[in-house]
Amino acid sequence: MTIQASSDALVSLNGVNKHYGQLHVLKDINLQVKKGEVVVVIGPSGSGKSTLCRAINRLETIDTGVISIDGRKLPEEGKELATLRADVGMVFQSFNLFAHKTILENVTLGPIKVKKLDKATADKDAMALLERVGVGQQAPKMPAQLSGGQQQRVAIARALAMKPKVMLFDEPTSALDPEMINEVLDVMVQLAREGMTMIVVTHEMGFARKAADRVVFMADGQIVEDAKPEEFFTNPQSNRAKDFLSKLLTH
Ligand SMILES: Nc1ncnc2c1ncn2[C@@H]1O[C@H](COP(=O)(O)OP(=O)(O)OP(=O)(O)O)[C@@H](O)[C@H]1O
Repeated sequence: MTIQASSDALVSLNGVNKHYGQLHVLKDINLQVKKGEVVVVIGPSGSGKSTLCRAINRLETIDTGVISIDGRKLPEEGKELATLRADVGMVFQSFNLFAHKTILENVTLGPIKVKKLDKATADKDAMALLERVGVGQQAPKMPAQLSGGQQQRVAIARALAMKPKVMLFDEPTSALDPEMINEVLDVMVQLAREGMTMIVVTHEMGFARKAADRVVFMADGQIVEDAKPEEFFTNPQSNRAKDFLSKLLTH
């Protein structure tokens, strides 16, 4: 059987399976994300959400199935992984900025090395992005001088500097102090409103309600529900989703 990417999907996963040893961590995942869509992925710990993000960004190999970004299948023969990854901007839970580089250098590194931009252009673009996420004044500083919320906004600017087609967020606020969560979520809501295609793993249901076009609920390596937020939150179909939501509300 030939698996074809759905034509209007920017991100397309078809029949994706992944094992870690005996553990079947992604079970026949089918997920299509259109250009400009914001998909929030939620689910219990260990359900495979991070693995899904890492597979889309080729940080993990898959056993079977096809993942394509804008019609380019992963893995793609003869293409450098770095240029493939440039299509997918990723923001992780931990800030993982380069500790010994300035904020500006953190953002310009990828465009200079991978996109071969000259330094003056890369600096100008990076400054515009840092301003956009509200940390322009921090450009000459080192990462350790910034708060967690500021560092995470730099991580978003760094990902955007590669002009990705889709942004993946893997629990971008879960390592932040509570008062810093909104400053990062606000940047993400803004990005969503500007039409960025986004896949966001998060426990922040306020963000899902505000910005998501779809909520994908994963449990035990499977996509159990895929619905509009208003439908999912008011009328979850499965007992697993009902349990998950009631636990979230009691925490
Ligand atoms: N590198 C690895 N080697 C072996 N098992 C792994 C590896 N990475 C993840 N796992 C296991 O795969 C399963 C899915 O993990 P994953 O991190 O994708 O889940 P998750 O839904 O993102 O969880 P969380 O919400 O806790 O981050 C878990 O049982 C985890 O222990």
